[in-house]
Amino acid sequence: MSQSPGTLLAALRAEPPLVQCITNYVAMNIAANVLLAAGASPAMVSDAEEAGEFAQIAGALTVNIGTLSMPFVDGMRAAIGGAQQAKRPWVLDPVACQATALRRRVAAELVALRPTIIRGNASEILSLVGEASRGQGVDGRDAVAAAEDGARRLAQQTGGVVAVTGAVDFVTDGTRAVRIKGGSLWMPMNTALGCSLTGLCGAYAARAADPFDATVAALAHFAVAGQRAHPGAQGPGSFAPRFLDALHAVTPEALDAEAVIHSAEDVAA
Ligand SMILES: Nc1ncnc2c1ncn2[C@@H]1O[C@H](COP(=O)(O)OP(=O)(O)O)[C@@H](O)[C@H]1O
Ligand SMILES: Cc1ncsc1CCOP(=O)(O)O
Ligand SMILES: [Mg+2]
Repeated sequence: MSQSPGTLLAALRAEPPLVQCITNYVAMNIAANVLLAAGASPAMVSDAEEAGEFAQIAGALTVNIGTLSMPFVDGMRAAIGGAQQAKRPWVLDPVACQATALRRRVAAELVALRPTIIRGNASEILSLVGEASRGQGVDGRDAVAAAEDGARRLAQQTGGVVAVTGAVDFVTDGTRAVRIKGGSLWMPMNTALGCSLTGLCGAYAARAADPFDATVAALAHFAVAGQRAHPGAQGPGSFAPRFLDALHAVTPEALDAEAVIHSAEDVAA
């Protein structure tokens, strides 16, 4: 039986999960604040000497290639090994994986390690499945709908969950699929919100029986908080603090009441 976003938010807040985030320099502070506001306990731990050990005490691991360098890659390999040994969920954010040979190579290596969840924008997901991507650096330039079939194939290939985010988000495990509406136009103009959402997927995965439910809950939490923060904001700057406050203020009951989640099993967008 599936667990609703509100049920999972209540579980997360009752026992804040420790989430190990190997993320980029841009996202470190923003993602940590997002996780704290939502109700989780982030730790940015990436050095290869300790990352594997830390992954065994964390509830979940998230791996993000945003500011890629070889020391980061060594830390990712160690951490993923630790998470797999401890049977912890881990989440991949393939930031700008279409952009360079190094990113394509590292992203392919990480996908082959079968992440529990992959979360990216449409341009990144298209690149992961070998399709033409119009991504410009870290910014997605493709419609979510264009990446839905690829996301289904990718989920079947990894045995995990794939989330494609954008104006309307899409989540699939290769069999089930949903679309999630909400958010705000100011969200893509706030750097590292996608990276922060990847961290939140990890937080929910640490508390959920099913990574599909965890991913839907994390994306719904963002969608509801973004929608609530939008009306009082004049632009991306004033949106940011309102969004953090909204992540914190949303209750489990409100999350279930306000989340707009539709089945996408065989209906076009
Ligand atoms: N046009 C939009 N309208 C509403 N929400 C959006 C829009 N674009 C992105 N979002 C939201 O912003 C968050 C980050 O997604 P996205 O911008 O796709 O990630 P990334 O920053 O990795 O490219 C998600 O919660 C997504 O739903
Ligand atoms: C701007 C930038 N450059 C390298 S990583 C990064 C942050 C990307 O964050 P997001 O993918 O969440 O927009
Ligand atoms: Mg991103």
